[in-house]
Amino acid sequence: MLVFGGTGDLALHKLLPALYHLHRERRLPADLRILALARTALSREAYQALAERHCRAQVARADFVADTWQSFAARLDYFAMDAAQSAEFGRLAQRLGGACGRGRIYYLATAPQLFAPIAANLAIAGLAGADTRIVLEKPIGHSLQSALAITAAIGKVFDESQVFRIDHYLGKETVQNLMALRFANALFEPVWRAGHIDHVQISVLETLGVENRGGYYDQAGAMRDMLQNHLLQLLCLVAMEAPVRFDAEAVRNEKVKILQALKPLVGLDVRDKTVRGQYSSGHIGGQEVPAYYFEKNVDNDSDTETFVAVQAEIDNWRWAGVPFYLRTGKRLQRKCSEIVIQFKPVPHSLFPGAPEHANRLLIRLQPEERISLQLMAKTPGKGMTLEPVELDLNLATAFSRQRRWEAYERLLLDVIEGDPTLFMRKDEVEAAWRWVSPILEGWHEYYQKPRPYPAGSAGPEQARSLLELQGRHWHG
Ligand SMILES: NC(=O)C1=CN([C@@H]2O[C@H](COP(=O)(O)OP(=O)(O)OC[C@H]3O[C@@H](n4cnc5c(N)ncnc54)[C@H](OP(=O)(O)O)[C@@H]3O)[C@@H](O)[C@H]2O)C=CC1
Ligand SMILES: O=C1O[C@H](COP(=O)(O)O)[C@@H](O)[C@H](O)[C@H]1O
Repeated sequence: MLVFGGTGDLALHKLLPALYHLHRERRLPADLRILALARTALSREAYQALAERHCRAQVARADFVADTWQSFAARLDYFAMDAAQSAEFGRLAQRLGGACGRGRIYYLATAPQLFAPIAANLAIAGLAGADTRIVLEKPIGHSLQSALAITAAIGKVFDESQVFRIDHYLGKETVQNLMALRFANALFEPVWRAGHIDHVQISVLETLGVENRGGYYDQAGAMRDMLQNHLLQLLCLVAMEAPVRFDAEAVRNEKVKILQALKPLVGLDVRDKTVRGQYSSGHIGGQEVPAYYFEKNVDNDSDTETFVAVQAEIDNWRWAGVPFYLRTGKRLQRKCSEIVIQFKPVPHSLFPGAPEHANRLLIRLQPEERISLQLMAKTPGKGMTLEPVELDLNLATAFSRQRRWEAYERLLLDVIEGDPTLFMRKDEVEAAWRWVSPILEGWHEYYQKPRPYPAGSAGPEQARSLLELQGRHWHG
């Protein structure tokens, strides 16, 4: 496995710890070697030391065992090269010693601008054989045009079956559990539609800022970094029809239909149905947090959004008229990713004076993994006093004997085993960009500046009004 961007944040914080866990549990092929690549000049030993420092910090203390690390480090090597330079790939081919490359994986943990040149240069150097695989990190491109250009450039070198476009949200246990909940239980299907569902909320709220990724983030913003990929993938899993089989083609066929059915947001919709925000200074957990534009490598004048909320609709029979409210942001008051399915109230109330609480299904992805259904129940004693209660399934408790896998562990193993079910197909990426692009253009056209919100708050006021004007509230 060649990891381009081997010294980057993603490789050191997520990929190597995930590979270490898989190694520790003897799930990696015995002959798997990992070659990290980046421009920085480092010896093999220096890279191993860098990797060790990061893995120690990321992996639970009990899981980090010196001997296990040594045997993992024996798989690790480093090669310094500039992946933007064609000539360097000749050196790389030499370094690989003409090995046939069967089962070789190219993991592109770099900025998307490098995807096309790396693919082309691998081909020129004779390193892109039919038995190789290429993994692309999100976001794929910066716009619809650049995404299409990347797809075309990758397609010239690799067949679609060799391409694994990663979205780590699809590797999260609870996200996969959403499919189990919907398609392995007969209970929900009859009510999973416009007739019974009032609206859906998908929230991915972070307390984290941009850390040392300011240079990348300031060019991307919350829409490209999170909503175009992670949140739209979650929306697909909530809204898609049952696939005919649980395999890559069937699942992805259904997801892409949802993305293609998203009602375009154009003209005044962009003003009325989207909210951009940017955090100003504030406090999180008692710590003072500076405004976004003071972050390292962020423009002092930046109008990049660190928060976005959107009201989406799906133009099909199942979902006609049901709003899907999506929101994500950085430096908010709490970390929480969840999906809320808000059902409609009962058509006629038998119990006068009872509070109007319609059923609500909550699927919490993090920090804890749980699924809970809010039902109305009678309180003990005389009379009929009703209160909402939770039917709660805590997945960590239900499966307490099994270690919870990190998303990247599952996805890396799928790449190694060649299973693309949890990866995005090119038409999904294209359809997601086709829906997002007019919003980005609308913001630009109408000079829709981000609304300030204090770090540590719930986001800009306007996100609250987006729902309140329709008589609804964000959960939590
Ligand atoms: N960080 C995260 O949590 C996540 C990141 N991603 C995506 O993964 C990708 C990488 O992100 P991240 O790790 O944060 O980015 P970083 O900026 O931390 O890392 C970029 C890496 O690319 C290397 N690099 C840059 N230019 C070249 C070049 N010309 N030739 C060879 N190597 C080069 C850098 O090393 P050097 O400077 O030494 O060359 C470094 O190793 C991005 O597309 C990002 O969107 C996706 C999900 C989560
Ligand atoms: O892809 C990304 O995801 C992380 C959030 O991931 P999570 O698994 O911690 O929820 C986000 O912080 C980052 O900006 C983005 O690039």
